[in-house]
Amino acid sequence: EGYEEPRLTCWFGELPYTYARSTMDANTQWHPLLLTLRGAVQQASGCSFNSLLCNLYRNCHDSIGWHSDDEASLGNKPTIASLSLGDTRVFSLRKQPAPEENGDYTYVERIRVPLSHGTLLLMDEATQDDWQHQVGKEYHDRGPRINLTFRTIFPEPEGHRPGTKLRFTPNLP
Ligand SMILES: O=C(O)CCC(=O)C(=O)O
Ligand SMILES: [Fe+2]
Repeated sequence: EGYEEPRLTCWFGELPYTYARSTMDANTQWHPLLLTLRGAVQQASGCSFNSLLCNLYRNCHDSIGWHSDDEASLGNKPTIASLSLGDTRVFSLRKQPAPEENGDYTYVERIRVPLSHGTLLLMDEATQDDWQHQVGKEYHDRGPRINLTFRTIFPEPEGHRPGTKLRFTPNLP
């Protein structure tokens, strides 16, 4: 069940990770440089991480759409540390609308953060409950950017469908 993501990804961790429509197989072959970077990120954040999702945005056309990292395997209120390398891209956040907005994001609060080379962004507490984020396509040339998102993955309970979202969003009419 493959589908094209508009960016390249790879995964390191003892457990597989299922998100959106793809499953990343477990991969314990951490490159030594990535272990060094994990150490530095753990030092800087005071948190520990057992997994890493890497994204390569090749140029201005590569992107990641609006989402929250709220799969059950990340646990409640996950801390995710995101290290940016290479060209600057804009990281956008938009607040989840109140239920009476029926999924309409027109009037929600928005934040745009340019993530330049060497920037460490931490998402924690209720960030994934209250906000969505994306790195949108850009309309001027961008060089390659690598984003390393360090996470902690927990084993999913028996009989749990991989990739299950914690947030329950009813399909409103
Ligand atoms: O590239 C980024 O800064 C964000 C990546 C992201 O949101 C993710 O991998 O879940
Ligand atoms: Fe994300």
